Amino acid sequence: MATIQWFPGHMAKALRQIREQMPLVDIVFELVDARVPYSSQNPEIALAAGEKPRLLIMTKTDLADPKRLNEWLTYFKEHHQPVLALDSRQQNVSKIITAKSKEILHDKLVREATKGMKKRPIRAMSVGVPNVGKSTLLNHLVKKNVAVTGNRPGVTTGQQWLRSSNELELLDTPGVLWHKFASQKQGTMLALSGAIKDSLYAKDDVALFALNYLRHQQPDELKKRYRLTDADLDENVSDPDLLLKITEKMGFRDDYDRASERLIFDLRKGKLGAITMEIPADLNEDGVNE
Ligand SMILES: Nc1nc2c(ncn2[C@@H]2O[C@H](COP(=O)(O)OP(=O)(O)OP(=O)(O)O)[C@@H](O)[C@H]2O)c(=O)[nH]1
Repeated sequence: MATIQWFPGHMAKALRQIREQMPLVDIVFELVDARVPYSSQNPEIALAAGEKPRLLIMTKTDLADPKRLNEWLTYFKEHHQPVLALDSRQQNVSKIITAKSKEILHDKLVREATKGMKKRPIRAMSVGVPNVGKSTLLNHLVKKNVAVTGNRPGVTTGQQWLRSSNELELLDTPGVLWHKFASQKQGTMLALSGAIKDSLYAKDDVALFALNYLRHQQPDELKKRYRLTDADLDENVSDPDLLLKITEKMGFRDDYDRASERLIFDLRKGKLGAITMEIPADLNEDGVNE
């Protein structure tokens, strides 16, 4: 499988800015894709956050498998990782996220009040891999796109502080990936989720990975979408032969690449059913999905 080149210079710069701005915030909102909850967590963010609280926000939950989503919620809770599961497009995100942030920062806020400090909005930085739903969530959090102005660090760094409410201010950051994925599988999962530019990976490799997953985990959805028979999914049929069959069914003759692209987009848009491609049980002792 060809190695994916995913780390352009602008991401290195964005990561540097995230590190620089970390001291300015109370909490980090780390958005992860509920369909690939492990693979879409950027390890650089946890490193950059250090002791700062991180709230994981699982997005695209409407496209995820509900049972597996619950398994992940339980897993994160067991690991004392604050977490929320949302559809970024839902209207009440601001209330939910503000309430959770207040709960996480409760002790700090009480300490400040006890010292007689003036009540102030919580300052959060929102981070995540490309395409995870940051802009969508931000648009719901910041309804009138009100930029915060003022004489304090961060306001002049080029990135804008935005006011969500009197209780919450946000620093938006561009989607970032990292240098070295834990495995080729992780790169493939990210490509499937839409986090890696489509021109940067071999579509047939990624489609074959998806197909192998689907024929074992969601055969009925696969059959329905591409009008396949049980015989087409027989275990003696190889993944490449199955992809050729699907190519034919799509009416693309032998244009394997075009069919691969269609399959990837269908999966991303939820046309192959609600899907969560990773489960907590996949993780090894070190919490890595190899
Ligand atoms: N179904 C569904 N689609 C979502 C959700 N959140 C975002 N999307 C869609 O996912 C795509 C990417 O969303 P964006 O908000 O642009 O993602 P982003 O993280 O800002 O992307 P970058 O700018 O590349 O970093 C868009 O087509 C959104 O409509 C969600 O919770 N559910």
